[in-house]
Amino acid sequence: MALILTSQQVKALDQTLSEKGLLEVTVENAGRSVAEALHRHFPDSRVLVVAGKGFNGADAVVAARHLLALGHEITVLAHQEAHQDSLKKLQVFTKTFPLTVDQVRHHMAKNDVVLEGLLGTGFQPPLSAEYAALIEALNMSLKPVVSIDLPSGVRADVPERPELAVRATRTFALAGLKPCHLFEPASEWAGETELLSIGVPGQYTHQFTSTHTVEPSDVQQWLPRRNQNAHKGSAGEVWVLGGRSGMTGCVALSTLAALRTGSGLVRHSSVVPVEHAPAETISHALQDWSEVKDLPFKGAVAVGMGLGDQAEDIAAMVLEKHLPTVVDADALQTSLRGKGHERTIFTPHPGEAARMLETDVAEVLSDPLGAVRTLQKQYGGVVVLKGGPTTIATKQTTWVNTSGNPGMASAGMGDVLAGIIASLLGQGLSAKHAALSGVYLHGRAGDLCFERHHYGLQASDVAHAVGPAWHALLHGE
Ligand SMILES: NC(=O)C1=CN([C@@H]2O[C@H](COP(=O)(O)OP(=O)(O)OC[C@H]3O[C@@H](n4cnc5c(N)ncnc54)[C@H](OP(=O)(O)O)[C@@H]3O)[C@@H](O)[C@H]2O)[C@H](O)CC1
Ligand SMILES: [K+]
Repeated sequence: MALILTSQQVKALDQTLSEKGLLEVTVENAGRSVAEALHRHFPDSRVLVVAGKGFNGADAVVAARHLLALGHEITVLAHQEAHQDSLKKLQVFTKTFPLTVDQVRHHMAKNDVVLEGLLGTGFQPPLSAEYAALIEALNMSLKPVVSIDLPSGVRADVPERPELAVRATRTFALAGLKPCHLFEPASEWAGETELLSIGVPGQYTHQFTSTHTVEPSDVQQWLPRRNQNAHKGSAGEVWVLGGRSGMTGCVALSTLAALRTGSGLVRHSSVVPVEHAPAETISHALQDWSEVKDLPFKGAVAVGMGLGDQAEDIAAMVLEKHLPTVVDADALQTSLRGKGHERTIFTPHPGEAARMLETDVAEVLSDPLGAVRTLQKQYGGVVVLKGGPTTIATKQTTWVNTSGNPGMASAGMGDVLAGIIASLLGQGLSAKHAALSGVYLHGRAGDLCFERHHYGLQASDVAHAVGPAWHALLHGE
């Protein structure tokens, strides 16, 4: 499981490691892990190592010593205030040069790859003129640039576009991923990100963060399993409430997705005829939305998709019944604050999240992890904040999902997700497991479709690909 750490949490972790006498060995581990990873990607390369004055620079200096041991030719440019103990250990084996723009330019041409440890989680903007000039020089490199922990100039916790930062080919994140590795646009500066273990004992890291990635191996454990004698009555039910004139496709997509995720029975209700709903679904037509309160619900409910103005009232009515419920789209309104219970899942996209938080979309996107946590606190239940990537919050924990792709930015994709999650709820999963497994499967199905349809993939393609994605997950494909 990949942990996600903020710069404050790294600072607190460093403090603990220092108190336990483990900081020095952790920096040694970090440097060795970086050297071994670089060696894997660029065997036999000549490496220019650039070391700043903080611990990010210390990692670079330690990495240089291990690169030497692995047989690499190296050139080290170290800041005059670089970590002295590490530097002394290195200077036993090789000469180092002062860190200046001229030296960077001169040595860059003679090496095959640049390893930069100028700034990591300790960076506080604005950049000094000295570091800005060094970063500009590094960005002129025609050779691959590898960043230690994060590209220098990027703020670890802030997904926003950095003013000036190293454009890395590859980034070795240390101990945990940082928000800047996961969220655009900052993540674009990191190139390919790889998380390296630096041997920090789990009890210390877990003490500081309860945010991590959704792991396929966990999803595999959570997904429902069937006996040989399963029948439609034992495979879970879903009831979709949504649609209005001209907006019935949402219901068709949600019901399709629920069927494709394995629900034994899928029903839908609306005040208008739902065209194109799969033949396998059952329609309970309504004269008026107030009839919802008398519907004989079984299994899980998904409410809100294409429903229009009355969605929040209908959702409130359903929430009072304490059924496993997905609240989506038009139902995601401020009147539902505090109404989520342990079997509720709210599924806003950033626009809906902004409405629920009474803020703007830019604010949500500037801190998706903070936004999903605040939504959970205000609304209760489980919150799925859709995006690239989607974040999920329960009362205790926050997750980031890494399956999925930009081809999924198209109409109806949210309706499909709501149908998948509702189906898993109806098959007996808890809200937490249904939300996490549903989000993961949706993304994984999208990834299968992307191979075939690229940006032309449609929401219904994703619904049809849930089975193959599930199968691939179980069979390690
Ligand atoms: N627990 C872990 O995950 C470990 C991570 N490690 C590595 O340590 C860095 C964080 O190290 P830290 O020393 O806290 O910070 P940095 O190296 O990122 O940067 C601090 C130095 O940079 C200078 N600085 C800060 N902002 C600016 C700026 N705007 N312009 C110029 N210089 C700046 C700052 O100088 P000051 O003069 O401001 O003090 C610092 O000298 C983490 O990213 C990992 O790489 C460890 O290996 C151990 C465990
Ligand atoms: K760096």
